[in-house]
Amino acid sequence: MSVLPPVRKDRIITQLPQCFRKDAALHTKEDFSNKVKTACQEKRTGTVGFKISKVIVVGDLAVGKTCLINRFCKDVFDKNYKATIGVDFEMERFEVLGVPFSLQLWDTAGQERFKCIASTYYRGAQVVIIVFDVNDIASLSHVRQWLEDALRENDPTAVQLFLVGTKKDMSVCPRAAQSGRASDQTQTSAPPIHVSDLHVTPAAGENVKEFFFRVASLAFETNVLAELEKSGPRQIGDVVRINSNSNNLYTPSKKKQSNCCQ
Ligand SMILES: Nc1nc2c(ncn2[C@@H]2O[C@H](COP(=O)(O)OP(=O)(O)OP(=O)(O)O)[C@@H](O)[C@H]2O)c(=O)[nH]1
Repeated sequence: MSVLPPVRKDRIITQLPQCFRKDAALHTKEDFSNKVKTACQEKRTGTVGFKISKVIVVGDLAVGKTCLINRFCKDVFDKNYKATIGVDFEMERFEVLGVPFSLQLWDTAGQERFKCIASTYYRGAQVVIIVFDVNDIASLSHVRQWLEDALRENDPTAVQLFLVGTKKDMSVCPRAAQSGRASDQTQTSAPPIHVSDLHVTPAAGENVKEFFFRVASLAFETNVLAELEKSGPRQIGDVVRINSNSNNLYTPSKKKQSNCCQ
């Protein structure tokens, strides 16, 4: 039996990290929903604590996908380019609002010749992160294609999308690098796309941790909400009363319903 590694102290999330720019992101949630916070406090998160959410990281070759993941998972940066062949993955364990939660981060190949191997691993993703290089307009214009490829293998209404611009340190036009507007063209009608959620610099580690914390938090929230939906419409504040004589379980809301029928 394999045992999961313990959650590291620097992977504990107690608040929802903010998006990069509100005017550049479709998903601008500022806090965990009360429903989720209460469920976590009352330990009603079902199987979420045992779940591993799959995250795929896609984008053109050499935009910095591997560096982004390695900066977060291993806190290293390699300035030499080594193409990813097919795929690679890392596991990251978090604790969100006191509940363990894991992400499996899939680093995929951007090179055309390895793309067909990589795309076989797209299926089952809860999160898709599309990466572009802020200094390379072509890598941004290819985002739509990456999006289509990733969504073809997944349920577009269920997937959470993030768009990340990398190599901010190399930007010759700081204003362009800071503006999320350039990436508006990646908007689609189906799922909520996080329009240029972040500009990161894996080389310096800038914004990298904040970005993955936001990814983990939003994926966690989605899982908890799904779990609550599965477990039924129990109202917060309902008191479960036990009639010790008859073994009957009933709640005040059920009682009210039966009164109405009388
Ligand atoms: N200056 C700078 N260089 C970066 C940054 N991030 C990545 N790089 C460089 O960009 C090159 C490509 O990075 P990778 O992470 O290997 O790119 P990739 O997207 O994984 O490439 P594929 O595996 O071919 O898809 C490497 O030489 C990195 O050192 C950054 O923030 N700043």
